[in-house]
Amino acid sequence: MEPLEEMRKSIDNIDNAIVAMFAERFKVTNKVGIFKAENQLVSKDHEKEKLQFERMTELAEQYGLDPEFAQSYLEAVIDRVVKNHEQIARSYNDGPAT
Ligand SMILES: O=C(O)C(=O)C[C@]1(C(=O)O)C=C[C@@H](O)C=C1
Repeated sequence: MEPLEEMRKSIDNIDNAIVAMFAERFKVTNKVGIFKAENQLVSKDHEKEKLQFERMTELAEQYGLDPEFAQSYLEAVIDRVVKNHEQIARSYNDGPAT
């Protein structure tokens, strides 16, 4: 295989792993969303997020990744998670009475 093709194959494999891990993360956060809806907890937890951002900065430094990039990644993911939680909470509250 040509060097460029080989490197692109590696990139594709890494992207596959990233997407698979994203899907796993969202499976877990959706369970958290259901738990929060069932227990009338707010979607956003500022304290937890503060810890997440601190941890992400340390991890990024450890792996030689730009911490600003790592933070913006986490911000985008958490934004989406919170939207999903709000959606879950809405459908939970609007659900059929049992
Ligand atoms: O840990 C939680 O309570 C979550 O809902 C998960 C999560 C996250 O995706 O990391 C999302 C929203 C919260 O504000 C904090 C963290």
